Amino acid sequence: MRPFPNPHEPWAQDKAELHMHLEGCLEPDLWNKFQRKHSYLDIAPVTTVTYPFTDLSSFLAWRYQGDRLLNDEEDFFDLTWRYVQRALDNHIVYAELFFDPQAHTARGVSLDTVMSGIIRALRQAEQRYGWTARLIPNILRDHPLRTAEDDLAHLEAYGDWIVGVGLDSRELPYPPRLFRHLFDQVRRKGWHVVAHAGEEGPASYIWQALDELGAERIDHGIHAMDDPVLMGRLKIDRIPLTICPWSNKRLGVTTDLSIYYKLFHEGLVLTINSDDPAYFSSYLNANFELISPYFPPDALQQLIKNSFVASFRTDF
Ligand code: HPA
Ligand SMILES: [Zn+2]
Repeated sequence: MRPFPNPHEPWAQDKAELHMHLEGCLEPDLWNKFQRKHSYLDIAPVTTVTYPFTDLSSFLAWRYQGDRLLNDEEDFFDLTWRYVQRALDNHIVYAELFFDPQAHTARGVSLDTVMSGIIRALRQAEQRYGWTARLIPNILRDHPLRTAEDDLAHLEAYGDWIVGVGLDSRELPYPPRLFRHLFDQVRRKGWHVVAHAGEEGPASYIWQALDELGAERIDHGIHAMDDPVLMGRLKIDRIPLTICPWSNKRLGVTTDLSIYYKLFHEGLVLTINSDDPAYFSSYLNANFELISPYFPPDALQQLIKNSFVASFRTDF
């Protein structure tokens, strides 16, 4: 972070964040704390330099190992509270936060444990700082569909906290079309729909997320560049892409950091986000810093405005 932020620079301005996985906030000290607390013998302590991933699959294998360290209500509170602190540091005033219910229920951790820890932290943030967030549970593509249905049924009890449902985990070989029936139910429940697509999967996965799931935002969506007709669709329908520059760099999704400005310049609605910030050692402002050499100042301002416009809050 720059030592004397100019209030007109993005890192010192109020922003919303729309693509951030709560499990991705497991910073090394929390990892080690939970590893000791729950006496895991098969998971080693970490330092930031021990993260060996190079692509989405190797990253997810590592992150799902970290997810196993989260077991009781307090763990989920600590994790969420860590994000609240980082959000305040990064001038994030509102967030729509992802979490992966099946990553926990599949291990026998109840959804009520997960939700009560997360919600206790969000309530405390609201009371102490007036800081607000809402939740977007993500369906894991590589878990059984039946478990997704069970978890979504259970989540109806937490309706006020939940603004939408998303789709994440390894894209290949799980095209969005496989989840069509599930997302029909999601829309019937009145929840918004988002989906990770076009990060490692092809442009056709973005088409399917839009046309078969009814996705209102696309998470990542980088491979839209490969399909000019899709670019036109995203532009005309003003479908936001939630872009995560540090994640893309660390996972080898792109080595060319100028692509974001090209997408922006084509007229797409882009937002900047941190994805799994503890694993990429980069919260939101670091992502703005990474791309800022490629964007003129007025375009950076537009990215900040987009973060609010693309959110599911109706009062921005
Ligand atoms: O970037 C991602 N893509 C897919 N699944 C994920 N789960 C956490 N981060 C990601
Ligand atoms: Zn993500």
